[in-house]
Amino acid sequence: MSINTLYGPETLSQFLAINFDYIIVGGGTAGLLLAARLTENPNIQVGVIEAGRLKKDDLNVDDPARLARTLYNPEYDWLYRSTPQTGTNDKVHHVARGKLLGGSSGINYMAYCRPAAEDIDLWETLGNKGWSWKELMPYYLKSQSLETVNGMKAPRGQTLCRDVPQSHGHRGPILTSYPRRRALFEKRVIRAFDETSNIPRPKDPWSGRPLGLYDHLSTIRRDDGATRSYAASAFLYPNFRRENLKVLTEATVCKVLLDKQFKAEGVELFCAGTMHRIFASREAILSAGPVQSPRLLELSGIGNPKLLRRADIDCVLPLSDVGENLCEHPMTSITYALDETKSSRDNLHLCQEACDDDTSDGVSLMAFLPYSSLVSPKELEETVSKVTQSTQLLEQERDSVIARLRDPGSGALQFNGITAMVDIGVGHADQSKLIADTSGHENTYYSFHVTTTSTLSRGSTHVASSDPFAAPAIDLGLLRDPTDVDLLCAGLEFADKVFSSSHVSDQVVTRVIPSPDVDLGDREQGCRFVRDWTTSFNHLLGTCAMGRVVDERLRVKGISGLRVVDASVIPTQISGNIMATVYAVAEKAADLIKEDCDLSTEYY
Ligand SMILES: Cc1cc2nc3c(=O)[nH]c(=O)nc-3n(C[C@H](O)[C@H](O)[C@H](O)COP(=O)(O)OP(=O)(O)OC[C@H]3O[C@@H](n4cnc5c(N)ncnc54)[C@H](O)[C@@H]3O)c2cc1C
Repeated sequence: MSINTLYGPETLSQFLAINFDYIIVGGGTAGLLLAARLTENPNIQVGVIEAGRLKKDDLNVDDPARLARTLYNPEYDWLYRSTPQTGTNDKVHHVARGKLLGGSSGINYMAYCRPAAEDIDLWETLGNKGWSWKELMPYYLKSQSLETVNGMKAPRGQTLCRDVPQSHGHRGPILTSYPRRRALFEKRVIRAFDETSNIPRPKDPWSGRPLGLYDHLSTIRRDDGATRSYAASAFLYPNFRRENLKVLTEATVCKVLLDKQFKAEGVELFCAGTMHRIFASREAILSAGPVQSPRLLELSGIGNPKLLRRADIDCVLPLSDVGENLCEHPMTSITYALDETKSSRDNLHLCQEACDDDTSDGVSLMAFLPYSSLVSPKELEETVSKVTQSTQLLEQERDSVIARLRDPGSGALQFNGITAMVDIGVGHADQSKLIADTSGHENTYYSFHVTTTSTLSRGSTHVASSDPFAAPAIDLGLLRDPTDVDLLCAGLEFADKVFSSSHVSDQVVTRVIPSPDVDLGDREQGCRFVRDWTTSFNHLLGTCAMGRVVDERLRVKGISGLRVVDASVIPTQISGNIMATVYAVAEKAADLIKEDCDLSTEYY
């Protein structure tokens, strides 16, 4: 491989000798996109520092069917653990985070989803000028390409709604595609889902109105088999020859270096057994993700003085929202055993033992449903009244949640259909086991993941000590707010009705999870199950929130020359899987940085 971009520990001294304009901390989802966009200008020198390794041509990353091998594996995953979560009966959850070039986009489930327009518009309502759906939409398009294979976007007659070409990117580096096949049984599930929900197909779920049932897009390249498309393959490998882009791997940044005028000068990093310092003439940019970016601010003395004192860190700048406002989607599931003789054996093959055969088409259905369509008017108003008492949200956030719950046109619950058994009982502690190995079972299985879109619970992530290698204290806040439990119960009751439909019932042997004796129509029983069977959907965000920790140009408040660009700046919970939004935020950030440093006029 002929590259001049990459530096491992063996060439550290050369990396340290370069005069960088920008240092990007973290070569992950946002960090590599940013590095690629900034180095489009050959006069700008960018250095990326990544704690993980280069995993080019690594089958566990590239082959979607092998992704479970990357989870709970220190070669790819930071292996964080949550604090005990009172909302889930004191369980400690595995908090998976990618530790490789590409970051979490290199180990994630590859669901490409866009939120509702009102989710993004709320950012602007909160005072973040320039961050509305209309202004962010071009950046979703810029990073994405909707892939066609043999001239088709999906096998003929297979997509559930027609694509609107202008709602997709066609030249972006991240390739997205539809599943190439559908399990026979799933065709019946679609009919049952439609009949039970009575919600028409979305006209265009990609333009800010994701309501109803539609096909799941994945960040998978399918022109030659199935290969993960992620930040490293899209933004780094094609740019390996750029002279002005250097990447140092296996190097952990431990703090930001600040001068007496509160300007970021560079960073301190640990590599090849010792500490080093490196300086940036323009800016240091934290793209270390929603756990590590706030952690690096705290290790540098920026945060809540009380918490810093407890960790034995001198406070340089009080900024009490650092590490707070952690938003996460709580995920529960329901599983049915199917009659093998009547349904085709379509397993997801995500489990470690059974993943070698083929395919990556196990998750093909995505749906958002309004809460008001799932509960009685009385239950809706009871839930709304609980939301009004919620103390963790800003007033505008609370109002937007209430509006969503009442709006028959807004999705409050997300459903994903999976041809596999989801085992949260084991998987909450080790996500490589989330999809159960059912090879050798008599039956096949079908599950729905159920999650909320506007989670009310909030958590936090903070340093536990001044040791940069000590594990952070991550409180996911799972089900802290009882409203989140109510919503999940309503979602499970709906899914159960889908499976009682005559379209599928002749193939259903039994409900396996929860056991058939749990009455999901009874809220008390439903709530008990939800608290026992809910885990993280891996969508952590909000811990360096725009408006609170960074301004609308993503500059850390009170410090010059320091930005945060990753999932942590997203200020409020958004609907659905968040990766597409992380890419869009990073695309916009690249333009903001170019504008601020007048890069556009220097080169373009
Ligand atoms: C298991 C899993 C499944 C998911 N599934 C989906 C999905 O299907 N669809 C979806 O939309 N979203 C999904 N997500 C969420 C999505 O992948 C993430 O939200 C997104 O990738 C986060 O991007 P980021 O840039 O904020 O952080 P990351 O991509 O995690 O990047 C952070 C980078 O910084 C590096 N780093 C951290 N600390 C340091 C340090 N001190 N020094 C140097 N480097 C450092 C890390 O190693 C990493 O490479 C999933 C996430 C996970 C973990």
